[in-house]
Amino acid sequence: MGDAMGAVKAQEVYYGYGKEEVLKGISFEANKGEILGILGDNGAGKSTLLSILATLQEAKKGTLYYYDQRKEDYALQRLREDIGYVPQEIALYLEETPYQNLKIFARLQGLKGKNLRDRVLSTLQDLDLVEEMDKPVKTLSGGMKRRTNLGVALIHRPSLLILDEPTVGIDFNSRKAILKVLRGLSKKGRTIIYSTHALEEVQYVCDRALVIEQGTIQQELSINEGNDGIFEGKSMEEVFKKWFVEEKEEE
Ligand SMILES: Nc1ncnc2c1ncn2[C@@H]1O[C@H](COP(=O)(O)OP(=O)(O)OP(=O)(O)O)[C@@H](O)[C@H]1O
Repeated sequence: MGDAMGAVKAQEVYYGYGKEEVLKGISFEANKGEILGILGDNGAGKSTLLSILATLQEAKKGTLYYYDQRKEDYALQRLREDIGYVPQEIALYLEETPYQNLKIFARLQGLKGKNLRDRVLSTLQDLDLVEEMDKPVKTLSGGMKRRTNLGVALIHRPSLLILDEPTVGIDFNSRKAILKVLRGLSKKGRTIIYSTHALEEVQYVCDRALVIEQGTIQQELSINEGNDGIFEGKSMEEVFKKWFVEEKEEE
């Protein structure tokens, strides 16, 4: 893929399950090297949007661009080779170890021999999983499973990462390891789109965030660089106050 600034662009994307409309005309752009957070309540449409961006579901209406080219102009397989997707659920071989899991997925991506072993080991190192790499996944903590899940999505070094709540319900160390990896990847020019409920995480990790409500983008938050995580000049407390306290007072 090219080096154009726009890594992903969605234009008026609609999606529905049966008669229920879940995405109602979503438009946004994620720039190359950016970490874009997707915030929203349960059922807002985050997972649906992410799986459409990862090409696993097809939008009912609307246009998607990847590096300024329409999705339809790519061979789907070629496009998927450059996308890493982490679903909300753990999608691993539970009887196998992190090392074996990563090896299986690396093989599927065509890696062999020393290249394969080096790639698997460096990915395990990045995710701080070396000590656990030979234990069956089913015996690992939730956070270690999530780190392994992320490793699977990173093994082919995709330039676009789409992560569905990668840090939900995990311990501090796992969260730190995952967020450190995401920051490192973005510095290397990889684009990351990830959903979360953790507002404080968005403040410190993301460059921008979209707030999705009932299938539409309700707000876009830019997080100013060098401002130690301030939303558009507002402090976290002010954002919370605006969202939760003032709304409640209006009721
Ligand atoms: N396979 C499906 N069939 C029917 N309805 C679905 C399906 N998947 C999701 N939905 C519905 O679509 C809406 C949006 O769901 P989605 O999973 O995209 O939301 P979400 O923002 O990711 O929520 P969460 O934070 O709970 O993961 C919900 O009302 C959900 O019930």
